Amino acid sequence: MAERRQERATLLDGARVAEEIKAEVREEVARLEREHGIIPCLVTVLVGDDPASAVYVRNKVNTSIALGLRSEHHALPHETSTEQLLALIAQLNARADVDGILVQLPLPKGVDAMRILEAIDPAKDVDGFHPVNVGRMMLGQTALPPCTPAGIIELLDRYGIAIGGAHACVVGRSNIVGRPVAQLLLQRDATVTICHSRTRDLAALTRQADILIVATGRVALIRGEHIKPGAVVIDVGTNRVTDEETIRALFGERAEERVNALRRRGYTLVGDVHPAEAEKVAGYLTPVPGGVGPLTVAMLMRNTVMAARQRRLRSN
Ligand SMILES: Nc1nc(=O)c2c([nH]1)NC[C@@H]1CN(c3ccc(C(=O)N[C@@H](CCC(=O)O)C(=O)O)cc3)C=[N+]21
Ligand SMILES: [Mg+2]
Repeated sequence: MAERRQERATLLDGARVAEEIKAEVREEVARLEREHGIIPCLVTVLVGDDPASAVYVRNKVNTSIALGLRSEHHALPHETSTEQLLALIAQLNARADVDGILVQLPLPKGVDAMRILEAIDPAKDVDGFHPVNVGRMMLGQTALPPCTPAGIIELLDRYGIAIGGAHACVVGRSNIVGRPVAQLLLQRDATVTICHSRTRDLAALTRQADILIVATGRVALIRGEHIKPGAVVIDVGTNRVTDEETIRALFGERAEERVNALRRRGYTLVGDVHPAEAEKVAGYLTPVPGGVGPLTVAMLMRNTVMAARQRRLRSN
């Protein structure tokens, strides 16, 4: 008898997995305080007033507090100089009570972002962006992996999706998602293809993928024709869409809820994968919102606790 494919992809509930991870982190935080008198502290730094960045940072602050971490937030004006930021980071590096330092990206054009990231003590680099931590990750010795890539691996593991031997195709080569997630997948014995804006015949490569990870920031780059039937599709895009036309094209018969959200908030969040088309072809699919985004925050919390334990107790 011919194999019957399911009608629609199973949604991978990143928000639910993030709640599980956060519950584990909350317990670990309580244990650290009870047994060692340690309360891990995450410092967030936001430069300028980009509204999306403000939402993300507020989410990180609120989550820290909800899990029993200490949170300290620095909001700096758009005009802040590289030197002023370096001075703040030097202070935070020197403070024994600070476990994690997160400088929200993107930084304003006038700031030398690479100099800032390199100034953060690698032991407090909870984003995993410092060259030392990137290098350690390449060697498979990572203590503080970048949050979004680590969250994606965690999601696959918790859904029992096998990585070893799978063909994973990563679309996008950013330092914060594409390159590092390709590396983590390789360490787990996937065969990895990395595609980008100069790739010829993208669909020919993505269609071979058992696991397709998309992190480009381009709305609906990945259509049904890019996806192998039954594949696992991880959509890392978080794009704000403000026009009703686009939303109707992306969500088809399910557009109404999104259109209402748009009218309420002025935008709705969509990924890099065409949701209505992908649902008909993929076996598993992460939604946007409620997929990879919440996992990023959960892994940041886990990294902060790990940084506290390693730096203060010199153990894992
Ligand atoms: N130093 C630094 N570290 C980062 O990790 C970092 C950064 N800079 N700059 C920006 C990107 C983006 N990012 C997200 C985090 C959470 C959601 C998230 O929680 N999204 C929710 C929805 C949020 C909403 O409604 O807007 C979701 O997808 O369900 C999204 C995106 C972290 N980043
Ligand atoms: Mg991210």
